[in-house]
Amino acid sequence: MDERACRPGPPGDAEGARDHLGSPTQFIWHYISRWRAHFAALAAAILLAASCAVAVQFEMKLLIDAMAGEAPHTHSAVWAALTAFIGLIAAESLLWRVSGWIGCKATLGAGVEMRADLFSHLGGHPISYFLENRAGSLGQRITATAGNFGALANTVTWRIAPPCVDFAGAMVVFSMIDWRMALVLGTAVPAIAVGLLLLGKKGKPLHKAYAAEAGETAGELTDVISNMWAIKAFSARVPEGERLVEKFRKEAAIQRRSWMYIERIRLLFDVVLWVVATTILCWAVYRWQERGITSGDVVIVSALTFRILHGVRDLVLSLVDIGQQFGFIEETLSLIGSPPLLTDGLGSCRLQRGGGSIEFRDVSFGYRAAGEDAIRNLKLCIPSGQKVGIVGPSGAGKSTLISLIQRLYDAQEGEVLVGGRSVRSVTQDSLRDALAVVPQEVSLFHRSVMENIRIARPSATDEEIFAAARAALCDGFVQGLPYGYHTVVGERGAKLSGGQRQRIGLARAFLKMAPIVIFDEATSALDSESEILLQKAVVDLMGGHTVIAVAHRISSILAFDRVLVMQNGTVVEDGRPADLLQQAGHFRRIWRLQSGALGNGAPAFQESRPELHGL
Ligand SMILES: Nc1ncnc2c1ncn2[C@@H]1O[C@H](COP(=O)(O)OP(=O)(O)OP(=O)(O)O)[C@@H](O)[C@H]1O
Repeated sequence: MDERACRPGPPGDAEGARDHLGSPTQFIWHYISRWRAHFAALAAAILLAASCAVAVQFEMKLLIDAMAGEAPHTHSAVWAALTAFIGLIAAESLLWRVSGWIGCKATLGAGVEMRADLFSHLGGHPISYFLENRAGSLGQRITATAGNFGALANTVTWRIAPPCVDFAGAMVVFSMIDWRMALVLGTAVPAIAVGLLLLGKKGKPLHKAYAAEAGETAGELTDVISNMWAIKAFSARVPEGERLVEKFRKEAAIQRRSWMYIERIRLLFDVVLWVVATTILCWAVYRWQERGITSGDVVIVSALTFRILHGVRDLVLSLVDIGQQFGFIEETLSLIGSPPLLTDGLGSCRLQRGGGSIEFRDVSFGYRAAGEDAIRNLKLCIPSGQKVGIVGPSGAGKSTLISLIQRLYDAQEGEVLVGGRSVRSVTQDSLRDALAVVPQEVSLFHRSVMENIRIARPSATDEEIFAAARAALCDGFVQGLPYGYHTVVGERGAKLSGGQRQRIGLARAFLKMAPIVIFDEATSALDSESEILLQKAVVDLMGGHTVIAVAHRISSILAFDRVLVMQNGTVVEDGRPADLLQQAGHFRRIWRLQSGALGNGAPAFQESRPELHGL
């Protein structure tokens, strides 16, 4: 494989592209500034609407004063106040609706971008990351982050900004009526807000405990549902049900504590509200009796006092919510937004499709820093176009070797080369474009057979897909499905048998026709006849391609050019199948065990494969 074009890593991997994933503030600000015109218009509409709401109260006062004849030119004053009152109500409603439309557009639009960015970043994590983190939980987090952003934007715009405007407006109105009242309200409201915030903060451990328990219970429920097969097979419905009920009860007890704490704060607040409101109202009525203020003043003082005190409670509860939403986004960013461990280095090159040689230069690799190496000091050279079978006992390192070729992990020592280039020096996408891998457990989407095969080459025509399916012996069973190639295969391909899933995996490899094709026990679930037919198809259709097949059944690799026997992370036998059968080694022993020809050895191999007599 010849390489010409070198370029920096993809945008998702570049350090700059994940700057905004560093903290919740940067993250939120990033999307607000991308939608800055919308959020600025939203803020303006909300502030205007909230100002109109205060002005409506003021017009009410003017109207009452005019009707009570306490203003000059009563009739014209009444109509003027009424007109302004009605006009302001209409303007307020209109502005709230406008803010709703803008808010909807901005939060949903930002939510789409946010999920797309998080998914793109998630895709940059190595496979080990997905082994450690459950797919359901990662997906739920991405969706919930967009939901939390929307909730946060809504909280600020609809539950925090309006009470602040109300408070500022009320202070102006109160100052115009009686500065002493303004002073009392101006002191009482912030004091109540701070008191509520402190009490809210004190309850945080209770809410955290509930959130943790709720997450644990949800995880437990998902685990039980996904193991429904085992529950039915072992008649464990009753004990599992009881176990879950126990979990639900524990969660409810913890939730009760958190909920009751909030109820106690609410009760305390209601008492304070009652005391403050009663004081201000009595004071206002007393001042009216003294003819110090008008009837309209009494109305506006009562209306604004209640409005402000209710607003301050909403504001404080919203601040508690915001804390939780921030916390959630922070947790998601620390999980999903962490820098990927395997990245394309700056200056990495695109591996051009071409030949398919593979080389391991003194490679050692262990999954854990302090543990046994899964691959030990491996030296291996596979020329382009060679068909190589890999056998060996369980845990010998066969799948690890395949993972290193795909650069799913980086070797701690030595170098892996594909097409003559170190896998670290080429982009991961271009490397994997040069490989077609069929694993033992083929991962299928909850989509149609057609779409599942097409994933290998999205530009493929229907005819090319049918041809690949025929080569992989899929066509027969697919025609028997209710909607043929348009049948949806179920979650992870649950509606298909293990062998059928493997055939779809093989069809993908035939469709992709990459220079290097890797089968990792890809035919283990097939019957022997299909396995031999597929082996023939691989040899016939993939003539010039490098093929590596990890196999437990030796019969599936007898037609290959070369066999590697692995043990304890290294190659202990290497040669043509026929040659290895002549030696008294592992390969011959495994073959004899599998063929049942304990007394005959090699002859049994040749009899079962007449076309190989010339070997
Ligand atoms: N993700 C992982 N994390 C930690 N250790 C692992 C991981 N995958 C494999 N191993 C360990 O690495 C060693 C080699 O495993 P590998 O899967 O390569 O063997 P294998 O030859 O493919 O086995 P099998 O034939 O059973 O699939 C084993 O000891 C295994 O326990």
